[in-house]
This record gives sequence, C-alpha cells and structure tokens, in this order.
Amino acid sequence: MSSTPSLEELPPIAQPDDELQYFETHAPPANIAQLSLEVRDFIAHHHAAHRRVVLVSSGGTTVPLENQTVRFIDNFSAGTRGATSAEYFLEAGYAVVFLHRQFSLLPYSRHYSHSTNCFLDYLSEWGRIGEGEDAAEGGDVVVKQKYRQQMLDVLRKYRRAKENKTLLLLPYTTVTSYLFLLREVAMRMQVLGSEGLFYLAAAVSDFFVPPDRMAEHKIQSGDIPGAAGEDNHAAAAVAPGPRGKKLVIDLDPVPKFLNRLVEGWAPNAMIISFKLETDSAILLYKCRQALERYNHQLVIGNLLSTRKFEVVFVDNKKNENWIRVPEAKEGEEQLEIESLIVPEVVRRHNQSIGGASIHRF
Ligand SMILES: CC(C)(COP(=O)(O)O)[C@@H](O)C(=O)NCCC(=O)N[C@@H](CSSC[C@H](N)C(=O)O)C(=O)O
Repeated sequence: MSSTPSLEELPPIAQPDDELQYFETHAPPANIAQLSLEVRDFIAHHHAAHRRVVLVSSGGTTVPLENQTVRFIDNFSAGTRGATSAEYFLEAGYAVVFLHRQFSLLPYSRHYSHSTNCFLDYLSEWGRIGEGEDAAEGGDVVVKQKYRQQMLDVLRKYRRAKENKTLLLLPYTTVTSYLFLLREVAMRMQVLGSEGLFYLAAAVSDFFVPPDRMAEHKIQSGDIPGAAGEDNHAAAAVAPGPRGKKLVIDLDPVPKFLNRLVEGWAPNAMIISFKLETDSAILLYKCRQALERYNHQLVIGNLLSTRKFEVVFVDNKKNENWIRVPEAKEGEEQLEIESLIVPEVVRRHNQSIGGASIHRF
C-alpha cells in the first residue's frame, strides 16, 4: 500500500495571491463576459421563482502542452456522473448550471449519444412515424417499438427542462477555462446564500504547464534545427534519452482552488467535491484529508473501478456512509447509482438550510 502523505506534505492550498497570480497569468475564455451575463440572468430567474440552483461540474479538464495545442494531458471522465446527476437534480426541482467538458456526455442526450448508445441503432427501417408535419414525403424513420417508451420519457424530461429553462450548459476544455468559469459562476451564485449548491464531479487537473514555459508550436519529435518547440526552457520538450528521443515533461501543481471556492467565492453555499482514487486502501483517508484541507461540507469518494456501483459519503461531522447498487444481471437495466446519490445530497442540502422542501414543477 502506498504511504499516505500527511497534510503538511501535500501541495499548498490556494491562497488569495496564488489565485491572483494564476488568473493574472492566464487568459480567460474569450466569451466569459457573455457567459457571465447568461449565468447572472439564469440565477436571478430561478431565485425569483424560489427554485434552488446547483452547479454541477462534469467531465475532465485538459492541460495543453503547446500554445497552438496539438498535444494535451487529459483527466479521465466520460461525464456520466455529472450528466446523470444533473438529470436527477432537475427531477428534484433544481435548476442546473452544467459546467461540462465540451463534447462530453450531456443530460438526456447521453442516453443516445456516443458510440456506446448510438441513436441510429434505435431507428428501424423507413416507415411512416406520424401524420401532419411529422410525416415527410415517403415516410420517416421509425423508432423501434421496444425503445419508444424510454425515448418518449427522456424526450418529455428534455423538453420540460428546455421549456422551463432549468438547464444552462457551460462548456470548458482546459483546466484554465474550467477554473475561470467555476469562479465566475460561484461569484454569481453568492446571491443565493446557503441555498446555493456545488456538486463538483469534474475530474480536475492537478498539474499544468505555466505560460512562461509553454512551447508556442507543436513540439517536434525529430531534429529540425531552430524549429519552435525545441526551447530547452519549455515544460515539455524532446530530449536525448538512452533509447533515442524522449518527451520530457516538467509540470507545476495547479493551485488547490477548492479552498478558494469555500472561503472566498462561495462562502455560504453547500460544497460537495468528489474524490477519485484507484487504491481502495487510501480512499477514506483521502476523503477525510480533503475535508480537513478545504473545510467544505461533504466529499463523495469513489474508486475508478467501482464508481458506477458504490460511493462513500464522508461529511464534516465524521459520518461515513456507503451507497451501493447491485450490478445488473444480463439483459436487465442497470440501476443508476446517481438515482440514490442525488436524493441523499438533496436531503442533506435541505438539512443544511433548515429543511424547507423545494419548489417542484
Ligand atoms: C470522474 C468521476 C469518477 C466520474 O467519472 P465519469 O462518470 O466517467 O464522468 C467522478 O465521480 C469523480 O470522482 N470526479 C472527481 C475527480 C477529481 O478529480 N476529484 C479531485 C478533487 S475535486 S477537484 C478540486 C481540485 N483538485 C482542487 O483541489 O482545487 C481529486 O480527486 O483530487
């Protein structure tokens, strides 16, 4: 079992000057001003309607190795946890700001997107699907009978979220765009006080290439004299090795922003972070350590290998509760663990703000 570092050995948590330095030395997403106004209006609308707002972060952030990015380091996440949880928050009556990795899974469309659930597999041969404007000349595609009810259920929920404008999609790609958007939304959510909820399921990069060590052009693998990217000061550069050329990467730790979120950006909100480990022997320790370091309310721990079947709630009152779902038998529908996680989060959120039941459609 790997030795578990003490609090002191961990990279320092972000202090105000780290935050200042990071945001001053990185460029925000080009459209952040427009997105910030959309978030402001979204929050104001639902606050006026006495509807709670939750920020759900989802997907994995990237760390570019070149300014003109050809190569990047990615963090594992398909976006299933975030997209599925967002659906259950919407069903619980929350409005959702969905801060997600661009092109990762989205609420509702996740059932039919990506290669694992290709929408086209749900369609049968050409035939007439309906009358009036639905029926084009020569007939339309027909959803296979066995999928119709499920698809109609998803479609109804999707349309309800659109009609009620309860889902705001904010895409990011890099860890920098994620952090800028997280800070922007958090500042806007301050108006919600303790009713604000953060559900941080995104897989956030822990290391990055500082701008002053970033190669401008694609790092060259062969010898091109004077080619850009051979700068020896670059954090990622090709160097001679015992078995020929190798790529040497020297990254800095991303300032730990969770502390800034808790203490500065959203001081009154309920903040839930996910802790991802692969070694079961250190999961609980790392969850407790995160709570001690960041002083937020709840860490949901999960292992990469069993994340769809079990999670553990570790809260700041030292309670540790496992939630588990049985793995579906062959041919059976898998119970989504988020159908249990989100109601438990909502229960705890109710408790933290005095238990008022929330507005439902
Ligand atoms: C990524 C998964 C496993 C979901 O997978 P998909 O369903 O395939 O999307 C999610 O459940 C999770 O653990 N997310 C959190 C993963 C993560 O990076 N957590 C961070 C802490 S929260 S990120 C906060 C940041 N590092 C900071 O401290 O400022 C960690 O474990 O260290």
